[in-house]
Amino acid sequence: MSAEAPLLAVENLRTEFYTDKETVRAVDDVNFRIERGETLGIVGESGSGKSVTARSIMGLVESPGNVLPESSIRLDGEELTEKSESEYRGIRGSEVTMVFQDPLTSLNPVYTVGNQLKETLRLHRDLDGQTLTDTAIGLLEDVGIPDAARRISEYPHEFSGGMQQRAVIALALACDPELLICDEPTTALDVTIQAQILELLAEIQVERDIGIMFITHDMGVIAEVADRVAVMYAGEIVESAPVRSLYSDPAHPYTNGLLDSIPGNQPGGRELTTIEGEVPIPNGAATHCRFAPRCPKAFEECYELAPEPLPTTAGKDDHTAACLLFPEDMKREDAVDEHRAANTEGTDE
Ligand SMILES: Nc1ncnc2c1ncn2[C@@H]1O[C@H](COP(=O)(O)OP(=O)(O)OP(=O)(O)O)[C@@H](O)[C@H]1O
Ligand code: NI
Repeated sequence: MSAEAPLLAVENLRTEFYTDKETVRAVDDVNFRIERGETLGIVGESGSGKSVTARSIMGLVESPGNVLPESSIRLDGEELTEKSESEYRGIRGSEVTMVFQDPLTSLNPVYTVGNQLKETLRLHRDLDGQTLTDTAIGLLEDVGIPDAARRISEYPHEFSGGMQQRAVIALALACDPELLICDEPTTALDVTIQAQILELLAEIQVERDIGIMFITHDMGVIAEVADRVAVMYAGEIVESAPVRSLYSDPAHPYTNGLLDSIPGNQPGGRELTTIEGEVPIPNGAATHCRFAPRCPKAFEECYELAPEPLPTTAGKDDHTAACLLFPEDMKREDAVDEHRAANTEGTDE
């Protein structure tokens, strides 16, 4: 649609799950954008809402889950939340595709890799005959599978884990997507293979100018792939910044905790730390900072007021933190007042 529209704009995204005992606000008012050619890294511990965010964009939230009506997900300016299930099916696997941690969730064990690729190409590119086969081989070559002409007639189980994930990426590319969502695509792979896959994704992005949303719990991986980073905690984005600022000037105490838990990141032989405690299940409106009970810097107001994403220093709009300690160039009580004011302006009840 409009050339000005970002590739993906997610606004006020709220996704809830209804269980017998509670309503889980798995994604609770999340806002972000992804431009063409940009990789947004989404990082956070288990249970922070990363995968549910991805599933919400993909239209894959199933009962007892629900994307709340005030949520907006625009792809190329087009509102996705209003799409019917059949329209969504058309969008998935054409404009947006997803790569999961386990390649075997995307590969069918009873068909050869080549047949799966060809089927996808037939659907999306209207190719047939030798052109179809050649295009399929070309795609396998593009994702770095050696001896592609022979391997195309092999079954998924004949591929190693790394090669399977490459085949999944080839399948995703066969759809010619504008947005690729990767949910922990390298977590199951060993470090060398992981690095190769990350490099492959970077190459693909440059060649095709697609947007990538890359989900991981690993801060080290984020540093390799992301242009921007959104740090998620208990359903909320608690910090968002260009990757360089995030590492040079991490703001949120939660981000600092994640950085301290990267092996090898401890100056002076400090012990590898992990953040004590667990991510709480967000089962009510945010009336306070959800990280406060685990936060080494929490003070009284943190238990009384939900922080809003505000610039970490005045005017630095591309680096925000939802923490009452920021903007850091303000006196603490003034910063708290800023959050209180932002809070009443927002849609939060
Ligand atoms: N089908 C479901 N029913 C109920 N609750 C769910 C469902 N799916 C997800 N949740 C809840 O939503 C929250 C966010 O889960 P999500 O899978 O997005 O976390 P994540 O950040 O991707 O974690 P991980 O790193 O473990 O993949 C969790 O509290 C989870 O229990
Ligand atoms: Ni997940």
